Amino acid sequence: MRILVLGAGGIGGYFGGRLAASEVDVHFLVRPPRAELLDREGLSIISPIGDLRIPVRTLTAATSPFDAVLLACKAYDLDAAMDAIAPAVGPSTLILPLLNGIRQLDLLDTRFGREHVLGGLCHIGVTINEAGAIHHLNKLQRLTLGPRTEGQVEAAEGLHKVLKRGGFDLVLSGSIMQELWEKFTFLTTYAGMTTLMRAPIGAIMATQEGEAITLEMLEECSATAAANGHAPRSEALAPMISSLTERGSPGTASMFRDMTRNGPTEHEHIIGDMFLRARAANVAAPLLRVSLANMQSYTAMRTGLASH
Ligand SMILES: NC(=O)C1=CN([C@@H]2O[C@H](COP(=O)(O)OP(=O)(O)OC[C@H]3O[C@@H](n4cnc5c(N)ncnc54)[C@H](OP(=O)(O)O)[C@@H]3O)[C@@H](O)[C@H]2O)C=CC1
Ligand SMILES: CC(C)(CO)C(=O)C(=O)O
Repeated sequence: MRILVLGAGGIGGYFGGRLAASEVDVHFLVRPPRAELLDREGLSIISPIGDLRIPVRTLTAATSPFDAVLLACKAYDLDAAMDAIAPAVGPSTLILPLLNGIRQLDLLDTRFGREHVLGGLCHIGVTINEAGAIHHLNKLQRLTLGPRTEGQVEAAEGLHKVLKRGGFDLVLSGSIMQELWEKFTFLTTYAGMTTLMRAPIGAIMATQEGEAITLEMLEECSATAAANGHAPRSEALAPMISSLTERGSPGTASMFRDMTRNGPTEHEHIIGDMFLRARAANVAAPLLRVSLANMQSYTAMRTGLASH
């Protein structure tokens, strides 16, 4: 099976690198500066599970279909990424998006057809360092994939079999939409609160109303998920609550870290999309509304749209 990985950043670099090291037939579709670095120095992963430095095959343009495409860009790059993978998507190509959120599925379905698009998500902490190496921050390395239609079941099993060779924790889920909604619910609250308060969870919990506000935002997201047929299961909700209200926790969402670097953020794809879905379902979402305005004003300042 020939696999194309779009993006060799945190997610694409980590999972693609583990696959390449296991001799799965992987090519990385990357932009020219990243291609030059990878071609010159190989792909490096620094991980508590084991470091890796291997030569990898890169492409700066796809010219023919692959059996599967792992999509690992940030949401704000999704349009350009869809253009880039288009030549790699043939009649039987599977696309496995690994982005956070939900909206990527609608956009990919519209562009390529629902039959091509599996559901996928990752539980991992990875970042790319100054030197271009993938830094794996803890031992978690779970990738979950699953079919979204009956017709995809067999193909998803086939892809699962090949990805298994990568050696990371791989889950083939029979309820991928539920899993995606649960992560979306958690992440929206996590990102929404840490960006709004400009603080990690522990500092938010040290305030008078921090816990109550966090739980109210989680409730807005959970109610939106429920209105979309995916209320978080109790076994998923309990760990969300403990992590979002943990005393002394230094935890922040990657959106907060992107913001502190004055970088672009995925807020429209996460907070904005949750807010739109809340509105569409008539779910009251005053905290999501404020949180979205917070991120939009940050963006206006950073891109020079705000008048000073
Ligand atoms: N990092 C993490 O721990 C986790 C991330 N996620 C989610 O996974 C997704 C990816 O995040 P992450 O890997 O951290 O992001 P990164 O920014 O580390 O990597 C994204 C990569 O995509 C590349 N890219 C973007 N557009 C294109 C294009 N048109 N052609 C080729 N390459 C392209 C970028 O390349 P270039 O270098 O050229 O800019 C970049 O290296 C996000 O939705 C994120 O929320 C989910 C769970 C955990
Ligand atoms: C939920 C979490 C922390 C998992 O890595 C994440 O995806 C993010 O912060 O963007």
